[in-house]
Amino acid sequence: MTEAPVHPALWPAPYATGAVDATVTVPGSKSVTNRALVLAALAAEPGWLRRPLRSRDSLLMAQALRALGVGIEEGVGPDGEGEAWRVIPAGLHGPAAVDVGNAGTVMRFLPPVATLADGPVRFDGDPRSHERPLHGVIDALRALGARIDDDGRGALPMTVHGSGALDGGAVEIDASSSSQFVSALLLSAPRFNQGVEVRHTGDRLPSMPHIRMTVDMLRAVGAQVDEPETGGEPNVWRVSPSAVLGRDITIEPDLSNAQPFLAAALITGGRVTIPDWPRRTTQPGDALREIFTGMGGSCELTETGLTFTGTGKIHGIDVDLSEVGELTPGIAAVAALADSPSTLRGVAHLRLHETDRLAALTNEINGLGGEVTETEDGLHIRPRALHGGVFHTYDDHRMATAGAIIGLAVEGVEIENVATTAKTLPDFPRMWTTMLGAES
Ligand SMILES: O=C(O)C1=C[C@@H](OP(=O)(O)O)[C@@H](O)[C@H](O)C1
Ligand SMILES: C=C(OP(=O)(O)O)C(=O)O
Repeated sequence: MTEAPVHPALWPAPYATGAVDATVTVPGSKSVTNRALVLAALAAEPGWLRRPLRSRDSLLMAQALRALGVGIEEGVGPDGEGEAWRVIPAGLHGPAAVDVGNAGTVMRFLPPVATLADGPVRFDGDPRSHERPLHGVIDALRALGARIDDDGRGALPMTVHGSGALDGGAVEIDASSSSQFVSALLLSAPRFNQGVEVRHTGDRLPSMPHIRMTVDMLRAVGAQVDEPETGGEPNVWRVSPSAVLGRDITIEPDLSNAQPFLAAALITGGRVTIPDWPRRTTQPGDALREIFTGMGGSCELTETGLTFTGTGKIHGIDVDLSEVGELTPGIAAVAALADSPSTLRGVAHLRLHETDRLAALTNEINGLGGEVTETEDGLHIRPRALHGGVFHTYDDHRMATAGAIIGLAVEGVEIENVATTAKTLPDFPRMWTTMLGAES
C-alpha cells in the first residue's frame, strides 16, 4: 500500500477516565439515504426522505442527481418536524458531470441511472475512486446496451453516453469484489425496458445484508423482485420493468456509525443507548448486538432504542465478517484491547474499500505497539499493551473512528485527519466528546 498521507491536523483522541453513560442520537444511514435518493429520483411522482443523512457521501449523491435534472429541496418535513428532503423527479439530462468523491454508493449506483439520461454523463472522483473496482457495473451496462467510454481499466474516470433508455435483460457479473455491483443494477432496473436479470458468477458475494436492503427498498416502491432468499434461483436476481412509486420514507439511524459509541460502552464498562434502533432492519450494523455481546457486553432492545452495557472486560472473537465487512475496523480496534486473540475472516475485499483496510489496520495498530497480522482474508489480532502515537486514517472514516475507540483506553493517541469522518458522520468529534461528558 502507499505510504500514509500526512495531514497536519492531529486530533487528540479523548481518553476515558471512567465508565461512559450516555444516550447518543446517531444520524441517518448512508446506505439507506443513498438508495432512497436514487429510487426517489427514478420515481413517477415526488417523494419525501425524512431524517436523511447529511454527510459527504449523501450530499455528493444529491448533487449528482441535481446535475442530472432531479429537484431536491432540503427543508422540513410535511408535518413540520425534523429535516426532510423533497425529491422531485424529472427527465434525466446530459451533458452532466458527477463527482463521486470516494463514495462506493455514488460511483456504483449512478452509472445505471446515467444510461437513462439523454446525453453524456462524465464520472470522476477522488484519486482512490480510480482504484476501486467498477468493472462489474461497466461490463454489465455495456452488455445491457449502454455506451461507455473508459480508459480500458474498468474503472473511473469514464463517460456514460445516456440515450434516454436502456434495453436491460439478462447479464452475468462477478460481484465478489463488491455487493454494490448487484445493488447498482437492481436499483435502476424497473426503469430498463426489459428490467434486469443479474446472475452472480463469482465464488463469493460479500455484504448480503446490503443486497437485502436493495431488494426491500425496491419492493417498497412497488417493484417486483425475484431473488434467492424468497425462493428464487441461487445467485440470481430479477427485477421487472415497472413504474417506481414516490414514497414518504423515514431513514433509519446508521447502525454502523453507532459502532464506536457501543464500543465505548464495551471498553469502559459503561452504558450507551442509541435511540430509534430499528426492531427490523437490513442494516449490517444490527449484527453488533451479537458480535459485541460475544466480546463481553450485553444489550437490551426496548421502545426507546438499544442499550448496550459493558463490563470493562473484553474478549477476543473468531468471526466471519463477510456479511458485515464495514464493521471490521471498529471490531479490530476493540479486539486490540481484548484479553485474548481474535481472528477476523471473510473480508479480503476490504483491500479495495476507502483504503486497503487490512493493511491500514495492521500498520496503525502495530504502530501503537500491537501485534496484528494480515491473513489471506482478514486479520489475526494478538492484544498487546499499547502506547500513544499518531493513528493515520488514509482518508477512511472508519479508520478514524477505529483510532478513537483505541484512544479511549490508551493515553496519547492522536488521530490524523479526523475530519475524514465527514464521509458519513461529520459531527463525530463533537458527538464523541459529548458522550464522554467533555466540553462540546
Ligand atoms: O450497498 C451499500 O450501501 C454498501 C455495501 C458494502 O459494500 P461492499 O460490498 O463493496 O463491501 C458496504 O461495505 C458499504 O459500506 C455500503
Ligand atoms: C465501504 C464503505 O463505503 P462505500 O460506500 O464507499 O463502499 C464504508 O462505508 O465502510
